[in-house]
Amino acid sequence: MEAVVEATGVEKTYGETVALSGASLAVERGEVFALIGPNGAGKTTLVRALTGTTDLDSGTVRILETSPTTVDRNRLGALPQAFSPPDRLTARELLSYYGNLYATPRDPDDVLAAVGLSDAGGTAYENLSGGQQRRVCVGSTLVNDPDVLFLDEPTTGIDPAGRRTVWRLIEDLAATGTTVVLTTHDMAEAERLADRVGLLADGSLVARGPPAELVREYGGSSRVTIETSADPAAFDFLEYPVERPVRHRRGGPTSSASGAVVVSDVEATAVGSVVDELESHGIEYTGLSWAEPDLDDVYLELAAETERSRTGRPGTRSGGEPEGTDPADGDGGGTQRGETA
Ligand SMILES: Nc1ncnc2c1ncn2[C@@H]1O[C@H](COP(=O)(O)OP(=O)(O)OP(=O)(O)O)[C@@H](O)[C@H]1O
Repeated sequence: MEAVVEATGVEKTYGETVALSGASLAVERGEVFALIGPNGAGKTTLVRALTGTTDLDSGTVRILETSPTTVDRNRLGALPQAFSPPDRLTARELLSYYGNLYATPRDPDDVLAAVGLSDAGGTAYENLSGGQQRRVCVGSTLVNDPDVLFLDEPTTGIDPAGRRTVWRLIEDLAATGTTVVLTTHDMAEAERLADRVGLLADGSLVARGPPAELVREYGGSSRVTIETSADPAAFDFLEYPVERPVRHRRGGPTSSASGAVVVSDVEATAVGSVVDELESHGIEYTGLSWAEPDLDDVYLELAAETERSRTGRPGTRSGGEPEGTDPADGDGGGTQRGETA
């Protein structure tokens, strides 16, 4: 397959801050590649490096087999994380305005329909809701029918229905050969859209691969979460590992008074017998749910792993939340590490 977006060993510092420390990736034509990672990991800086809107300290970037500064801008679309168009213009006028910057613009009404805003074309941008505004911004990247699209947190602030509209749009674009690089904090979004996910930490990609492979490698087992005030020791009769979730905070995991315990390694077919055993041992609980591992678990596992490598203390992934957590604040593992994807 042909790589249409490539970064090799990209380094970028802002004063004392190392934003990118040797980031490398390669994205193939028609692929959707999602960059995930904690706040400050370098996602936006990498997107800016890829789109030629920031200078590199070292490393190389190529788009459509040329430099981002010489690439035909008619073939690129880019949605920055922060984008403030002239807000007195209507949604339709904005799309027309941005379209007219290109040689062969799309019909603004087609773009409005694509982002689910056909009814809001005549509304001034300043009078749209935050989510509608973000959809207009997404639309503004489509006016030139780009071959390569960079979307920095495209669905932040968009309601669930609007988010699905944008997801379907991205899926349709990818199906017709558009290459998409997006950043997101929404693991469901990454899992649904991305052919491959890259986890950025401390300025480099420390793990990457198809979501299902990452989940297989790092996601752990399926598990039952039991809402209960009972102590994990009270579950000794179960043949499965039982833990109370630990919340992760910068500086290390902290014990939690959370009223839940997690029973690991429970297949769906075994949930009934776990419930029976709880009943027979008189364990009281207010809720019980079973879940397969997902990309959230990958994020948390890498958080725990990097916590361990950063602090030397044992981290735990079991159901903790990434509050201010860097899932790969240090040297994370990866199905592929440190090499061009
Ligand atoms: N223009 C800038 N000037 C100074 N420091 C910057 C600048 N842009 C980014 N940084 C720093 O570089 C690091 C990476 O920032 P970046 O915005 O790329 O992270 P991010 O992964 O996109 O974060 P978030 O998820 O919060 O959007 C951070 O420490 C940030 O403070």
